Order: sequence, then C-alpha cells, then structure tokens
Amino acid sequence: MLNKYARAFFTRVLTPFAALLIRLGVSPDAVTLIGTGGVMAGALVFYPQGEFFWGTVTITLFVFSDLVDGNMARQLGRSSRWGAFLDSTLDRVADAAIFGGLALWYAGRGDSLTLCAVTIFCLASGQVVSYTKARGEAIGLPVNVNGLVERAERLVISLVACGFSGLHKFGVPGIQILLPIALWIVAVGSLVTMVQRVVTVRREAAEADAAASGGGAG
Ligand SMILES: CCCCCCCC/C=C\CCCCCCCC(=O)OC[C@H](COP(=O)(O)O[C@@H]1[C@H](O)[C@H](OP(=O)(O)O)[C@@H](O)[C@H](O)[C@H]1O)OC(=O)CCCCCCC/C=C\CCCCCCCC
Ligand SMILES: Nc1ccn([C@@H]2O[C@H](COP(=O)(O)O)[C@@H](O)[C@H]2O)c(=O)n1
Ligand SMILES: [Mg+2]
Ligand SMILES: [Mg+2]
Repeated sequence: MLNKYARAFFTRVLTPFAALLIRLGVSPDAVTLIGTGGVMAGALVFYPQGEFFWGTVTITLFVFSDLVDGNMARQLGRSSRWGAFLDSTLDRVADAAIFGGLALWYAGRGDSLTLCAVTIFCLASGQVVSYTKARGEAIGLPVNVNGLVERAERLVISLVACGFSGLHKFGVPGIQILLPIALWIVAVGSLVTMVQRVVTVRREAAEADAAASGGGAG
C-alpha cells in the first residue's frame, strides 16, 4: 500500500537530494552500502541497550537511502541487474539488523521470552515474505500480489512504534507499550502476507503448468 501510494511522494521529495549526490560524484551502490551500514549500526548499537529513540532516529536517517539509491540509478539511466540484486539483498540485511537488535533487547534486559520470540518471528517471516516473491519471479511467474504488509509497512509500523516507545526514557509514561503492540501487528500481518503470496504463487504455478502441458498436447 505504502509502496503504491507513498513512493511517488518520496520520489518527488528525494529527487533533488539524489541529484546533488550525483553531482558530488557519489554512486548509487555507495548509497546502498552506506545506508545499510547506518541502519545496521543504529539497530545493533542502540536497540540491544533499550535506546529505542536514538536507535530509531539513526535508522530513520539512513533507511531513506533505500529510496535514494534507485532514484539516483534512474536519473543516471544506470538501473542495473546488479543494482537490483544489491538493493534487495542489503534490504534483507538491514531488516535482520533491526529485528535482531530488538530481539537482543528482549533476550537481555528487556526480559521477555514471549516478545523475543515474536520479534524473531517478525524477522523470519519478513524474510520469507520477500523470498516468496523473489523465488516465484525466479521460476518465471508474475507473482501478482503484494499483500497486506510489505517491507515499507513492516518498517514504518515498527520504527514509528520504536521511536515513540523510546520517549519513555525521557519521562513519557506508559508509551513503551507501543512497541509490543507493533511487533504483534507486524508478526500477524507478515503471516497473512506470506499466506497471500504462497496462495498466489500456487495458483499462478498451476495455471502456468496447465498452459505448458496444454500447449505440449496441442
Ligand atoms: C517523537 C517520536 C520519535 C519518532 C522517531 C522517528 C520515527 C520515524 C519513523 C519512521 C520512519 C520510517 C521510515 C521508513 C521508510 C521506509 C522506506 C523504505 O525503505 O521503503 C522500502 C521500499 C523500498 O522498496 P524496494 O523496491 O527497494 O524493496 C523491495 C522490498 O524490500 C521487497 O520486500 P517485500 O515487500 O517483498 O517484503 C522485496 O521483495 C524486494 O526485493 C525489494 O527490492 O520503499 C517503498 O516501499 C516506498 C514507500 C516508502 C514509504 C515510506 C513511508 C514513510 C512514511 C512515514 C514516515 C512516518 C514518520 C512518522 C514519524 C512520526 C514521528 C513524530
Ligand atoms: N545501487 C543500486 C540500487 C538500486 N538500483 C536500481 O533501482 C531499483 C530499486 O529502486 P528503489 O527506488 O526501490 O531503490 C533496483 O531494482 C535497480 O534497478 C540500482 O541500479 N543500483
Ligand atoms: Mg533502493
Ligand atoms: Mg530496497
């Protein structure tokens, strides 16, 4: 949904910044790599210590690089297969760091085995959601479904809740409840999305196989 409706807005907003980076001689791959490094650092340094506000601020500064790198590649007329591979692969790394950092918090001083498990489920199911599409497309299917909770939704729900939960440390009472609520929403939403994509791939695969065997018989 966000990918459909918010992308155009962010493309407009980020295009001048992407153009500036190009003029400075920065490459799209460098933006992809630095952005991922920044997200990983924010997540793995701050979240395991329960510093959700500063972790989220750091991650937010870098996560938009994922919209800038593709924008730069398109402005340069240099969108490439390698760039698409690098972008998607490092998305998985960044997501693993975000939910991994939160899982480390709950496994340690956050002291909740249940929320640690829910967070690990968010991490794993998010990766599987992305894999279903990548694998479906790799076997030649269109995978004509995005599903309820894509990556942008997973990130926005988790990061907004994390950032606000972090205000607890600045004296806002009760606000830390937002993070567990968000993690449950992302977990359930990712499960639904996984099922939506698997069902779509199953239908598309059956149709493609039927068309292929029908074509062979004729
Ligand atoms: C006082 C309170 C403190 C608050 C602290 C700050 C809170 C900040 C909160 C949030 C900021 C969140 C920003 C998140 C931005 C996410 C941008 C992003 O990375 O989007 C990813 C996506 C890129 O698409 P790709 O094509 O590169 O990726 C594909 C995707 O990963 C596929 O995954 P799948 O969906 O299948 O699981 C893969 O399959 C594929 O391989 C891969 O290539 O970009 C988009 O989707 C575009 C839409 C971006 C929409 C961003 C919306 C940000 C909106 C709101 C920010 C809200 C801020 C509110 C703060 C409130 C605080 C007061
Ligand atoms: N280093 C990169 C990163 C991305 N691309 C191209 O952009 C597409 C992704 O666009 P986003 O707006 O989602 O970032 C990707 O599929 C590549 O075509 C690139 O070439 N090099
Ligand atoms: Mg990108
Ligand atoms: Mg990306």
